[in-house]
Amino acid sequence: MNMKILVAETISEKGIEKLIDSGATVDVNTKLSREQLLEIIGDYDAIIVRSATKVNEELYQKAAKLQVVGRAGNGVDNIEMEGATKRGIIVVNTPESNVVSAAEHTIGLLLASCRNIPQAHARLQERVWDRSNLKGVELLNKTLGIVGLGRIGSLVATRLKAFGMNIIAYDPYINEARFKRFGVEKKETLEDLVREADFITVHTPKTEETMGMIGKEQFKVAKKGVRVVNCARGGIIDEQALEEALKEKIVASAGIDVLVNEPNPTSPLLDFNNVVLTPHLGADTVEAQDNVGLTVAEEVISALKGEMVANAVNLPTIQSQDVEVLKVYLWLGETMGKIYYQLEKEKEAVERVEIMYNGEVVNLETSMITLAILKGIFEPVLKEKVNYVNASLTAKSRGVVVAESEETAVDNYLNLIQVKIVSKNKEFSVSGTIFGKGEARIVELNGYELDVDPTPYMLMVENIDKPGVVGQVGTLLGVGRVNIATMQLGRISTDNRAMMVLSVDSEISKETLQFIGNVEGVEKVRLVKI
Ligand SMILES: NC(=O)c1ccc[n+]([C@@H]2O[C@H](COP(=O)([O-])OP(=O)(O)OC[C@H]3O[C@@H](n4cnc5c(N)ncnc54)[C@H](O)[C@@H]3O)[C@@H](O)[C@H]2O)c1
Ligand SMILES: O=C(O)[C@H](O)COP(=O)(O)O
Repeated sequence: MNMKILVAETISEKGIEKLIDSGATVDVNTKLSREQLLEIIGDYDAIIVRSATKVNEELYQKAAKLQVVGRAGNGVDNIEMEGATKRGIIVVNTPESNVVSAAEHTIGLLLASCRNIPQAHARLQERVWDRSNLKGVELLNKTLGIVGLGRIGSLVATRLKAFGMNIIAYDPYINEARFKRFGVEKKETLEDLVREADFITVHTPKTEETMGMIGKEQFKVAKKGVRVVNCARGGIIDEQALEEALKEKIVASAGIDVLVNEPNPTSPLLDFNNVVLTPHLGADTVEAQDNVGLTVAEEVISALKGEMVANAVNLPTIQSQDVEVLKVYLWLGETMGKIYYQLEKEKEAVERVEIMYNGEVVNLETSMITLAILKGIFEPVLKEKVNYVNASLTAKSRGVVVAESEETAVDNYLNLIQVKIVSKNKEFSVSGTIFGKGEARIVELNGYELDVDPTPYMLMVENIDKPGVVGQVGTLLGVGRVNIATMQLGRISTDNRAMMVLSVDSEISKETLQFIGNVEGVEKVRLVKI
C-alpha cells in the first residue's frame, strides 16, 4: 500500500507491526511539537492519535492528503468531527478495546480512595506506621450511583454488584431493558441519583451537556460524606465545585483519573490528601493497549484501502457480523448511482432521491447503502472528493432531499432496493436486488424489467420495439471488434419500446457507438462503466 501513516502518540508495538505489514510507510513520532506536527501533516494519508493530540480545523487545513484519523482509544472529544466529515476524512476509533481496563481502573480508584491506600503507602515510605488516621469505609450495602450506563458504566455495575453494592444509574438515553439486564435501578433524574448515592461514578462522554454535570447544585443535595470517581473525562465532575465540596467535607474522598487541563498538572484537586489521582491511566494496561493498537491499525489500513470499517465514528455504526453482507449491497447501491449518472446524459440538477428498501435488506444498516447510492450519483459530477463520509453532507449542501422508506414485505424478491432520482422535468428509476450468496442484479431501469449482472462495461440501448434492431446492434459491435458476454432485453409493450443491456468485454469506440445510434429505431445509446 503506497500510503504514509503518522503515529503521533504511543501505540503498542503490535499495532505498529501491523501497520508496517500493510506495506505503508509508517513514521512513529510521538515527540512532535504542535508546530512540527502542523509542518509535516501535509505529507500523510493517515494520522493515529490518542487523547492528547487536538485534531482540529487548524490541522485539517494543513493536511491536504489526509484520508483517515485513527483514534487509538475510545473518546473522540479531541477530534473535530465536522471538519473531518466535510472533507471526507474518515475518523475511526476503538470503542470496545479498553473498556475493561477503564472499568477496572474506576474500581481501583474507588477502593484506593475509600481505603486511603496511596496515602498509607506514602506514610510507610516515610517510615511511619500510621494506623490511626487512615480508617476507610466498606462498599458492602452502600449505594453506588452510576451516571452513564454505557459500555464502561455497565461493566462497573456488574463488577461492583459482586461487592454487595446496591446499584442505581442515571442515563436518559438508554431503554429500561438495559437497566434490567444489569440489575440496576433506573433513576429518572440526576438529582434523584445524587440524593441517594453513597458513591458516584461518571461514565458519560464529554459533551456540552455532560461537562460540569456533577457541580455545585449536585453537591448541595448530595449525602454528606459522598465519595466520587471520575475516570471518564476531566470536568464532567466540575473541578472547582468538587474543590469546594471537599473543603466543606460534603465529599469524603475522590478518585480522579482525568483532569480538565491535561496534560498540565494544574488542577486544584492535586492539593487534597483525600483525593487519589492518576494521570489518565484508565486505558493503560498491557491488554488494553495491545487491543487498541491492533484494532486501530486494522481499521486505519481498511479505511485507507476504501474498505468498510465497523468503528467509523462519522459513519453509521455497523455491527461487525454485518460488514461482509453489507459490502455487496454497498457495491450495488453505488452501481445504481453510477448508472443514473452515465445513462442520463441530458442531466438536470437532482432535486430528490427517493430510496425504498424492501424485504430482508431492512435488517441491515440501510443508511449506509443510502450513502453508497449518493456516492454513486455525486462522485462523477463533483470534482471534490465524495465518499461515504461526506456523501450525505454533499447531497444536503446541493439542496437534494433524500427520502428513505422501508417495507418488510416484497413480491418476487427476497430483497429489493428501488431508487427514484427526481429532477425538475424528469424522473429516473433503477432497482436492484441481491440473489443467493451475494450476486447483485439490476432488475429494473426506467420501467424496463431486466435481470442484469452489472459488469465493468455495459452497453445500454433504448429503441422502438421492432424487428431487426437487436441484430444490427450485434453486427455493429462485431465490426467494432467488441465481444458480447451477455444480453438482456426489457420491453414496455404498451409503449412499443424496448431496452437492451449488453455486457461487453471491452471499451466501445465513439465511432461504433455513433453507428449504433444511427440504427433506425434506436433512440438512446450509452456505454456505462462500473
Ligand atoms: N480514563 C480513561 O482512560 C478512559 C478509557 C476509556 C474510556 N474513557 C471515557 O469513559 C467514558 C465512557 O465511555 P464508554 O465507552 O462507556 O461510553 P459509552 O458511549 O458506551 O457510554 C456512555 C453512556 O453515557 C450516556 N450519556 C450520554 N449523555 C448523558 C447524560 N447527559 N446523562 C447521563 N448519561 C449520558 C450514554 O447514553 C451512554 O449510555 C467516555 O467519556 C470515554 O471517553 C476513559
Ligand atoms: O478515551 C479513551 O480511550 C481513554 O480516555 C484513553 O485515552 P488515551 O488513549 O489517551 O489513554
